[in-house]
Amino acid sequence: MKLSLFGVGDAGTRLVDKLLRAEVETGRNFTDGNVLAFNTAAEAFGETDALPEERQILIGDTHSAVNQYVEPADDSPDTDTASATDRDRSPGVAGDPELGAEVADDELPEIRRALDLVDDTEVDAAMIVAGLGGGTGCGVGSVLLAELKSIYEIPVYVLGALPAADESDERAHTAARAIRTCVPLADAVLPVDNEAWARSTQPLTEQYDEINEMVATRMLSLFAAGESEPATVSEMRIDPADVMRTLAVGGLSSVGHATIEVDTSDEGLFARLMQLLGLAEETPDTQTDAATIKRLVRSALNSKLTLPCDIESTDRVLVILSGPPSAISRKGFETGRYLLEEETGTVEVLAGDEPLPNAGEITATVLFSNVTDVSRVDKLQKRAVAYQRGQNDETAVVDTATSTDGATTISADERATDDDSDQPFEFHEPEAQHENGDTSGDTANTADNNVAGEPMATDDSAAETPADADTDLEGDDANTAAATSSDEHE
Ligand SMILES: Nc1nc2c(ncn2[C@@H]2O[C@H](COP(=O)(O)OP(=O)(O)OP(=O)(O)O)[C@@H](O)[C@H]2O)c(=O)[nH]1
Repeated sequence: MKLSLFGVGDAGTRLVDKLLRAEVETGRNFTDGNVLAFNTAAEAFGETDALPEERQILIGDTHSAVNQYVEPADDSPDTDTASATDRDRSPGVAGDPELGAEVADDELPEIRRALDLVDDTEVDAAMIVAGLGGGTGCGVGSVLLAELKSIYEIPVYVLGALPAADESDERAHTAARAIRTCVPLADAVLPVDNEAWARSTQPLTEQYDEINEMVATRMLSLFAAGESEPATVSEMRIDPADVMRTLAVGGLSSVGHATIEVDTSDEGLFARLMQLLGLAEETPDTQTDAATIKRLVRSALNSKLTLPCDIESTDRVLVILSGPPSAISRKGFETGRYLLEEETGTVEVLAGDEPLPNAGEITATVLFSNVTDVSRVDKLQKRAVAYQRGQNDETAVVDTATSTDGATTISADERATDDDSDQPFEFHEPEAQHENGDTSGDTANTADNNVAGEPMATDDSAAETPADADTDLEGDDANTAAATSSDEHE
């Protein structure tokens, strides 16, 4: 399928650049150049190779509260563990999502002008790519999401990196708010769990490139499948509508991926060709193919997912098999699909193949859509709530100290978060989604799909979006029918 990409912040810029490079390296073109990157600091633009300069949009550079680049002192600590003073010196919005949203709101005319560079009639869907714990990623990203949802009829997805456990509570809090904002508004959210993918022996910042490579491989296998010119006819060829139909259920999605080498020797290919032409008996080799594909699909199921989750909590599944057509028999295909039905307990399993005649390997990419049992997101949510409580306690102390009559004053925020400290994050209720078989995925921005049961900003007031999520983090409406948590699954 064709996808336009909108990188936001440093993570978004790097990831979009990586996706563009992967397009060139693999010859799979799925963006047709429909890309943009927005940032409040220019440094990450300098790291790009494939992202054209005219597609790099710097915003907020004239905003008085946005820091300009300051040469860091040699002994300055990592940004994520930095003190307020260090943060003051970080370029851009320096981790502040309210400021990010304010800047994006102020610069909506500039953002809209840049959006004219992207032809939404040429693509099947749009995808915002960001670090959800970033001030720019969350703040600017949420305003951009609201803007795209209000002007596009195509689905808008979010691909977002989640902060690792050793990043600051502030980043976790911002990411939890971003999820809370994005899930009801976006047509689907595909989080990438930095914690799961980073090795503890190395600083996370040194592993971004490797993680981004992993993300690019999976996103290309998923979204670029079917975009290359068909060298061979395949009745099982993946259809972009299948990807959109799988994602149309909304919520959080996760991707698994596995590869095996195939026998590309002349004899192996000849034997398979004869079978396909009906000139040789199917039995032993076809059986081997089926067993191989089953093993491959099982490996993809058991692989480290972009967002680790319980796959039995998924709502819809899609599997794409890419490789030499001679190595993917219909029997193998059906065996893989049956395995997925069994392992996930859902009958909504779509499947398609991407014939790659010269490939020496077969790849299985599995998309789990609307997964609801995600302990990582629960943990992030709890951490965010604890952080918010701490912030509110500090505010209360200040309020008490400054109160003229000596009475204890509790801030509105604290009152809002006083009751239910461990409320879970809410997910999409499958039945409330696009059960009409809508393959356009064009219904997520409706009241029905808003699991939080609260109106999302879709106009110029979008600067309020992350702040709204903030006051709501503890899920005052968690008792809605849509609420599902890992606790309920355990
Ligand atoms: N996977 C991945 N994660 C990243 C990358 N860069 C940053 N992150 C993560 O994304 C989150 C936000 O970081 P940034 O992208 O630097 O932040 P930003 O959106 O530019 O906004 P600021 O906080 O204002 O700098 C953090 O949790 C980072 O660990 C990247 O290249 N790849």
